[in-house]
Amino acid sequence: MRQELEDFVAQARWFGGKGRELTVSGVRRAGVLPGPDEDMAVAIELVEIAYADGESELYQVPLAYRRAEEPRLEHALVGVWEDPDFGWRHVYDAVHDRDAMARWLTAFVAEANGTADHREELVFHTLGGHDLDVTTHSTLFSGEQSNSSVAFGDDCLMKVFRKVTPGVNPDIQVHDVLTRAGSDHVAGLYGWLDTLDEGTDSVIQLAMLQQFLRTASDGWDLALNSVRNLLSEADLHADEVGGDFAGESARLGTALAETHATLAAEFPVERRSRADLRGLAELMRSRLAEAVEVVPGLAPYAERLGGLFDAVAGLDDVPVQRVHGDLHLGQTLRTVRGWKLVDFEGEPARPLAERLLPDSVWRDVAGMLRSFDYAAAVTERSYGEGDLSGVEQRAYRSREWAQRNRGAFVAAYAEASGTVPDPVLLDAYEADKAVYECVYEARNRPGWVSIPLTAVERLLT
Ligand SMILES: Nc1ncnc2c1ncn2[C@@H]1O[C@H](COP(=O)(O)OP(=O)(O)O)[C@@H](O)[C@H]1O
Ligand SMILES: O=P(O)(O)O[C@H]1O[C@H](CO)[C@@H](O[C@H]2O[C@H](CO)[C@@H](O)[C@H](O)[C@H]2O)[C@H](O)[C@H]1O
Repeated sequence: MRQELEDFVAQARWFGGKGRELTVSGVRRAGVLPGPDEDMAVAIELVEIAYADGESELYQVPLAYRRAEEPRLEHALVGVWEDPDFGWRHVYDAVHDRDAMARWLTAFVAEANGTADHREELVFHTLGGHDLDVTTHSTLFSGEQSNSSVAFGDDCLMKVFRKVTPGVNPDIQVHDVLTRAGSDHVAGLYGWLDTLDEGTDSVIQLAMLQQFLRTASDGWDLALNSVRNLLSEADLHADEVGGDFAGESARLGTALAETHATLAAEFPVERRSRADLRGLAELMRSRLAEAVEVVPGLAPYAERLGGLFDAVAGLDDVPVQRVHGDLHLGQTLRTVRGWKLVDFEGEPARPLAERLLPDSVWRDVAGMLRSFDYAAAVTERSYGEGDLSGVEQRAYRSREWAQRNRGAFVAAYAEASGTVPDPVLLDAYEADKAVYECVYEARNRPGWVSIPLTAVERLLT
């Protein structure tokens, strides 16, 4: 079983430890979902991954233990083994299995109706205010995700968290607070699933159920379309083409400012002293030092980047509050009712304790600025190295697109929040994000490392 789980986890898109030498050092069953066990049992396994450097991480792996082989799930087969509770079973990745996913939904509905079979190990919570549709079928989202999301018809979306840590999950916590506060900029929270950590008795939050924004368009896709549109009109400027995105960028800036205002009203706001800011500069420096180990191409910039971070230590009294923490265009959805922000988990590679801490709003603004840069760069490179015709024009126009949209976004944010961006802080957060992205790309999309590396170079000139 361990070998099968090791092979399965190592190749999964959501696995954050790609490229590291690993072993499965433990498997604990968080619980079995309510439902008959005879032909199929659905168990939530917590798989401990130990790395060669001594670090370890815990991943959630829900498995459907089926008595009979299921040919339509061949692509999701994890293995065939004898389980101490269920006997010999064909074991499938449960998120692909509609019958298995129906058990989650049924358990949420039972909780909402007050008819739940309260098994101690798995604790379902619901918020009320929405009648879940139990007749729907599940569809697994494809795409580059750190977790697994499953839609139930048009009604709701369940996110199964993959890397789990004992303690509060920031995504559930922030959605809970913003939903109760009536925010217009998030999908409403419907419920969540908890279990208790064996060793510490602390909660482990396993899944989140929320409103499915069925008609929404992904901000990243919309931005790519806009750049593509511009690049196909070689003679026109960004403000002259039909697909101009600046109005949307401005509306995104306003949506972020309004979300920050609600977060500031609902969570504590603190001020960072000079000593704290020295700590922040040191943290950014240490992230840089670690990143240089993974991406040697950062080394020539390390000294000057360090200078950008040190400038933060010279600032006075910076307000900090709860923020998104990993904001980019892929975390924004355009609906008929305006922009929504998703995924308040923070950067997946950061320790949980750090992701729960208050931070400057400029971290989120910087994340979006990086993303406008990415959209321009990704579209430009999609023409391929062989296509040299118009290469200079495309480079010029895509920069123009990035600058126009970055400008529109920041201006609208500043106006809606009544603040003036601090260039020292904004540059440092942008550089810190680009450094993080270098590591993220090296581990997940090595062909893209040059995108944040180029941005680092540009930030320093
Ligand atoms: N409530 C929702 N309704 C519709 N689509 C959503 C919703 N929340 C997220 N998504 C889509 O699912 C994708 C992944 O969600 P996200 O929360 O970013 O997951 P992950 O933590 O795995 O990165 C997003 O890019 C977005 O397009
Ligand atoms: O959405 P996640 O929480 O999984 O965020 C991680 O993956 C993102 C990629 O999907 C990554 O974002 C980087 O690539 C985006 C384009 O794909 C780009 O728009 C972002 O600006 C860039 O940072 C994110 O950093 C990572 O944490």
